Amino acid sequence: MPLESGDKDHAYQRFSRSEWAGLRAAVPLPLSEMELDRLRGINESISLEEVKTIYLPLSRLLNLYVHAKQHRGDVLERFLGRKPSLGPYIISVAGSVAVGKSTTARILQALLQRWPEHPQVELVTTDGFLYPLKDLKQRNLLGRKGFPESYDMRLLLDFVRRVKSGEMAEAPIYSHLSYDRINGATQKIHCPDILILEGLNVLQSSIDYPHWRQRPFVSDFVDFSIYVDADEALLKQWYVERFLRFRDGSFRDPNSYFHHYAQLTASEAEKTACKIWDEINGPNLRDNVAPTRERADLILSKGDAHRIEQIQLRG
Ligand SMILES: Nc1ncnc2c1ncn2[C@@H]1O[C@H](COP(=O)(O)OP(=O)(O)O)[C@@H](O)[C@H]1O
Ligand SMILES: CC(C)(COP(=O)(O)O)[C@@H](O)C(=O)NCCC(=O)O
Repeated sequence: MPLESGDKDHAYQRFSRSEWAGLRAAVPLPLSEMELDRLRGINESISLEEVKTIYLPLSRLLNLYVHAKQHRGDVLERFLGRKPSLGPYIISVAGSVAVGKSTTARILQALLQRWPEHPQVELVTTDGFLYPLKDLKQRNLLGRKGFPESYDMRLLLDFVRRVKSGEMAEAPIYSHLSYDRINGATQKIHCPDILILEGLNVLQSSIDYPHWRQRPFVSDFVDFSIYVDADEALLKQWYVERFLRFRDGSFRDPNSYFHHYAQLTASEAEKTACKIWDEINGPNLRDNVAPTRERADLILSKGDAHRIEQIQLRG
């Protein structure tokens, strides 16, 4: 039997990796070769064993939640004599920089769109809602990138509100190459079945802003929230490793904002990455991101090599 943890308000059922893997038998759809190829394309270091053991049962759980929500919505609308709402089921994926939010979100997108009840699954990352680079510079926020104040929260909230009410909505697109929002480029979202919203601060709520008690937050529009967790030592290691890979890859592009880092030796690059972690991403994790963890409906805790060791499910 899974263990229970937390107080009454935060009660989670805790599953070890092997207990969770035992739920795999309940997943009726095996992965086809084409789907396996697509998953390999997301990230070549993802282990397919991890996909089958952890993410397939998770997609089954989410499928059941979406189904229940759609059905409950239908009942209520029928009872009230209204047309069923057009808005999608919204899943948020939160966690530190480099924990693997975007990889997790992309795996879930690929797995969830296999279900006939919700074939259209869109994925939006909140980095597009960071203020443009020139505004961040003007507001002296360059060293606070990823902190709540570096996002245009009003724009993000308006986006989520429109999506939830079934309207067409546009998300700005961020480029890690130029380290900036791409001028004029947007991702158009029109009534998907599911929207996955991935970002550092998607679990922030009015608790964090007592003076804004009356204002809605992105988290108010989310149906199911996931927090991807790992010890900070691992997070820093994954951040540094990714930075070193970028030094050998995208930083070499003359258009890269970090092109000057391509000239660094490996040990200089490692020092630079550690400094960015220690000055920006580490403090943001401790001050703003980690404190939101226990608000999530599901916490995925990773160990070495991104292996999920424990799953905590609310309820
Ligand atoms: N499940 C996984 N298996 C192996 N490597 C992973 C996995 N998830 C993420 N990574 C690696 O960890 C780093 C951070 O992942 P990413 O998804 O970019 O994180 P985030 O979006 O949280 O910043 C990347 O180098 C990525 O390749
Ligand atoms: C773009 C990010 C703020 C993440 O944004 P998110 O998609 O979580 O909204 C982050 O990856 C980032 O660039 N942080 C700034 C410090 C750094 O260069 O790592």
